[in-house]
Amino acid sequence: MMQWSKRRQSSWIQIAGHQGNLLLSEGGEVLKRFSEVENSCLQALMSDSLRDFVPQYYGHTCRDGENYIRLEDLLSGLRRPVIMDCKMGIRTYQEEEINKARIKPSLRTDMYQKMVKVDPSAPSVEEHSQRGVTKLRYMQWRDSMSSSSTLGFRIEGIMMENGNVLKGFNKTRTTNQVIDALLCFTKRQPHILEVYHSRLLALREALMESEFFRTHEVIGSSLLFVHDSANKANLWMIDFGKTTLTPENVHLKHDVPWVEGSWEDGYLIGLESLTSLINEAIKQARQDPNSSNTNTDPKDSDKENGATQTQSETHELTL
Ligand SMILES: Nc1ncnc2c1ncn2[C@@H]1O[C@H](COP(=O)(O)OP(=O)(O)OP(=O)(O)O)[C@@H](O)[C@H]1O
Ligand SMILES: O=P(O)(O)O[C@@H]1[C@H](O)[C@H](O)[C@@H](OP(=O)(O)O)[C@H](OP(=O)(O)O)[C@H]1O
Repeated sequence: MMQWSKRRQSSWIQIAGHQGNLLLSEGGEVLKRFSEVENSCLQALMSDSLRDFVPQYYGHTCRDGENYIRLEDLLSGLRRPVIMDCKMGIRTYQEEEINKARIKPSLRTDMYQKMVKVDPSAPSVEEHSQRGVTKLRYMQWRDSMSSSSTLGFRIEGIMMENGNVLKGFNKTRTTNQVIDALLCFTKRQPHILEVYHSRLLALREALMESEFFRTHEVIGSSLLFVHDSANKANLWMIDFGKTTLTPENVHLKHDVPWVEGSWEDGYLIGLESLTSLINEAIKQARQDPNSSNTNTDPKDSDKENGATQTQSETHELTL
């Protein structure tokens, strides 16, 4: 038990999102930097039909002068977990970002640099000369370069069981690229893919019944897929930092394209795409379990997807 606990702590990792936003805590909990918006969502979700698809919420706490939300550690008890973070929705920015860009456009040099790194020809002549882009421009470009705009979700990062992290699926956009990534993530194991498939179907049912989903615009939220060497597999909804209550007169469908002012997030478009691509991956895995077309070596898959790979860092996260 001692050894297990030691190993698990060093294999805990945050594969996406703002680095340093999450800390591993004791007692099977993680702490996430406090946000009023996310805290309210989690509170509401604890009595919603989506509860089983959300990490357990234990309230909030203060450590070293910082406020944190206390959440169930979804990696707790897993042996060499394999993780994938998929950001859901056809857009990952809130409508208020549009107003900010119109009323008070401020240029982001960091975002310009991230853009140039992926595609030096992406910024316009003006943006090159300013060496900056607005956040709206960057987020829209990110959504259109990846599969967000077309498929309604994108892969943010994957950690393989050896701790290698694949990041930067910025250009993973076509269905074939996504299926390859899914086959790589699951090492073509049909039974793992099947568990994910049935969980996605169950999630859809829970969403249909959910009061929370009916009344919230869900932006930038992820599905965290996790399986381990003991063949446990599950997925959860995480990250509600940009999920907001809609006005009473707004009735979201979640499965239609967004137009400005509609609040639509396209969450169900993403869920539908993911479900059907996992179904396709199951077919391919069953037909050809040892295919050499799909790279199970993250280094090769890395090249194909344009993703970057980093060795998992061992964070000293226990507070
Ligand atoms: N409850 C949890 N248990 C285990 N790992 C988690 C949990 N919540 C988040 N993580 C890890 O942390 C990562 C980032 O989480 P999250 O998306 O909530 O952070 P964020 O900083 O709000 O992200 P963003 O920058 O996209 O808004 C996830 O990809 C996952 O690896
Ligand atoms: O994934 P990338 O390409 O690194 O881009 C980041 C990503 O879109 C985050 O969702 C966003 O934070 P929010 O969701 O909180 O807006 C962040 O904005 P930020 O730099 O303003 O935090 C972006 O930099």
